Amino acid sequence: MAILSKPFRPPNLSRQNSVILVLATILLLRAKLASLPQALIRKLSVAARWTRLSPEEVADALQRVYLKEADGTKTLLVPYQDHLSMVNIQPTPKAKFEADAPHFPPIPVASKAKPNIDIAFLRQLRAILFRVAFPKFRSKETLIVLSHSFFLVLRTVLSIAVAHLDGRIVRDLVSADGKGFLKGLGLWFLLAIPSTYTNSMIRHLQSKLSLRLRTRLTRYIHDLYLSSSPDLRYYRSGLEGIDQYITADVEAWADALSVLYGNLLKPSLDLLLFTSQLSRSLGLRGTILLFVNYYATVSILKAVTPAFGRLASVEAKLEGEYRAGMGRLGREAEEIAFYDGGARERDILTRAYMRLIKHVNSIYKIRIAYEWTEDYVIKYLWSAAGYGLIAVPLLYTRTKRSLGLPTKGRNASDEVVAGRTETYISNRRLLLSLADAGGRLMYAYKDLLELAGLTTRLYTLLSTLHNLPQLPTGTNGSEGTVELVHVDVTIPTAGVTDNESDAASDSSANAKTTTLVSDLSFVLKEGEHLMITGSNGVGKTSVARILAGLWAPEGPFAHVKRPADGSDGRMGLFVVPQRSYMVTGSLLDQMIYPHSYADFLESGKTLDDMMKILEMVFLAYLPEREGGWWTRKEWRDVLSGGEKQRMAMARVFYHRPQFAVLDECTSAVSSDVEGRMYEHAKSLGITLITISLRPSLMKYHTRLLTLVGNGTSEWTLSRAGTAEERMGVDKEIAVLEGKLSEVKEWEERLKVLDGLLAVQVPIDDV
Ligand SMILES: Nc1ncnc2c1ncn2[C@@H]1O[C@H](COP(=O)(O)OP(=O)(O)OP(=O)(O)O)[C@@H](O)[C@H]1O
Repeated sequence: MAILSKPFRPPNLSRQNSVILVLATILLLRAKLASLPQALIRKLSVAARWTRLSPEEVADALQRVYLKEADGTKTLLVPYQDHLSMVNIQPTPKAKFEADAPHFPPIPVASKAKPNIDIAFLRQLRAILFRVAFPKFRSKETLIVLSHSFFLVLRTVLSIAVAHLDGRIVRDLVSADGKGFLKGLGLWFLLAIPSTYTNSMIRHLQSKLSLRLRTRLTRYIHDLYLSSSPDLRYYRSGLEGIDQYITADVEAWADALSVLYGNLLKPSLDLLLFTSQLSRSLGLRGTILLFVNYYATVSILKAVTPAFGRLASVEAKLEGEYRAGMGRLGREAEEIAFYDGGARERDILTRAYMRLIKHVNSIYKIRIAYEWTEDYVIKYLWSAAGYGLIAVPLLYTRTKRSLGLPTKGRNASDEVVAGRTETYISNRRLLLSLADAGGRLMYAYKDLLELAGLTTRLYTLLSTLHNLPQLPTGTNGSEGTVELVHVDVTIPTAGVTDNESDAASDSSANAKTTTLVSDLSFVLKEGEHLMITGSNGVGKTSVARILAGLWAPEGPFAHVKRPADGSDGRMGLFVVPQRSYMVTGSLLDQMIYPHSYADFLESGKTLDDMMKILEMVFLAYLPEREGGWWTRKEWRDVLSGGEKQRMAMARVFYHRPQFAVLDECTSAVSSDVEGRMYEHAKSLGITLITISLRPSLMKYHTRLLTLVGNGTSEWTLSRAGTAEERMGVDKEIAVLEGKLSEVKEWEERLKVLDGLLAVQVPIDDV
């Protein structure tokens, strides 16, 4: 064996020295850069769109949120300490989503529950990777992967150098070569510098890659999910626990993928390079043994590996259910407190938590058997194989020697022993690294299964969002007209549900559709105020859903025309829903929703105008009470029910749309204030479509749509009377109200009379 017959020289150590030299130079340069004068760094920072700001400017940026750029994109202003980071946001174009949709076909129901490493998984991974995570080859992500790969390769090269150096140091020690020993030790310390630096760079780049992947996915999903009308995917997706998919699952997927890349690439490289290094000293027999060892390990572990993919996917789902329960509790805390429902909620949450914990526990139990086998195979089987393999060259040489190889006395024998020790130490270290690489590859297999589970979840999210049936856009009518012709108002069947509810979704697909109102037709021109009435649950809000484009109009000849936005920028249709919604932000943000501060500035309105609007809804006291326009609070809790409804009317006055659908949005407002708000809306030229059960609101409308209900889907449309007729009714109501107000006086008088009659007159007086 050549390696034993001549003393070992670490191969290419001079080349390694130059690598070390280059790395040391980079490190020194890095340190030098860090000590550059502050002024220069600041200049560089400014060039990188970072600006140092005063606290007032930071507060202003917080309010402003983003700047509109000339090319139509937005630059988000992200205050960070006393700086402002400006992030240019390029929204994903609609065409990109259209091009991506065919790459995300729905998952066949049968394969949903069993994520595995198979063709389906590879297809899903390919779609996510190359359509979303790495859409272009020339991207920052690619650069990170390349640098990551460079450091991974470097780490393996350095490991081999360390193994050889280890052998050389021990050889010099055994052969009492003090000079060689010290030189080896010096090299050892030098080699430690790039080795440790490489390790931290691998970790750093791995985290960076994970973060970049997460950001890419998150931004793509945000653009897809929060799509404007007519897509409204956030409203229509029907995916249970979608917050878990978008937050925790995306993060877990990005982490799993970046870790896996390192865990697959490095050990694979290690296996390749270490095996090639070892085979040089092990010969053909040893190399064959090495491969037999690999094969045995893979076969044993494959046989005992549980379905980690499915387990990870179910765990994410249960985690999502528990989180969603906690979120609901936080949102509805006051209602629950009024009912004193803490104990009931605790039971519900504990149940969700116990389901999660039971599942996680079962995973731990399943893991015991797997990890036991894994440890046994990797630590003990590999070590035993290692000893066997190391023995090959040693025993082979001894045989050679006994066959009459030349020996040159004591010195030659020492040299042979030193050389053998060196081989032993180098090979042992390489074998240990090999065992470690093998172990990590096996772990990577487990990680790969878990990645398969997360990939299925992520793919489910993306394919659900991409495959939502298109809603008919509802052609834009001319300005100032709402048209609804031959429309059946039907409750849409359930959207896509997750794995466990497949059966439910299947049955719901076959379920009979419920028609709330059939063949509804009306045309409204500007100034024709419509009131929609009918008993609870009859479908009043559903008509508004169709008008706003949330539900599809059904029926063979159905068509809907919504008013186009005015040439003066006036919105066509604005809906105020039954439940008040308060956005996160300042008091001003509540009034201008869904406008942003930038839109407000663009609208040319001033805070004085806003104050006048607040006066119209009788909330003029709010800015002072709450500490100004810029106060940021949890407005959902701060404002009373009636105040929230008045705020919603303030939004109507701010936007001044052509048509406003008011869905019982003044039910908690006193009648006199409600009346004045209605009058004001009409004076602003807003045509009202009111959904209400209050007959007192009739007088503000000219047409009345009554949904009959009672199991029928009938409706009637009538005129709400002429102005004179309404005036007559109003007069009659006023007379009756006047008479009713006298009832109390009459009752008092009656009591007095009763008292007089009850007085006993003495007989003597008669
Ligand atoms: N997303 C939905 N899924 C299933 N059923 C729904 C959905 N939305 C509404 N419905 C059902 O449709 C029916 C009509 O609902 P809608 O909200 O239009 O009633 P409404 O007439 O406005 O009632 P109310 O006066 O109580 O507000 C109700 O029975 C309701 O349960």
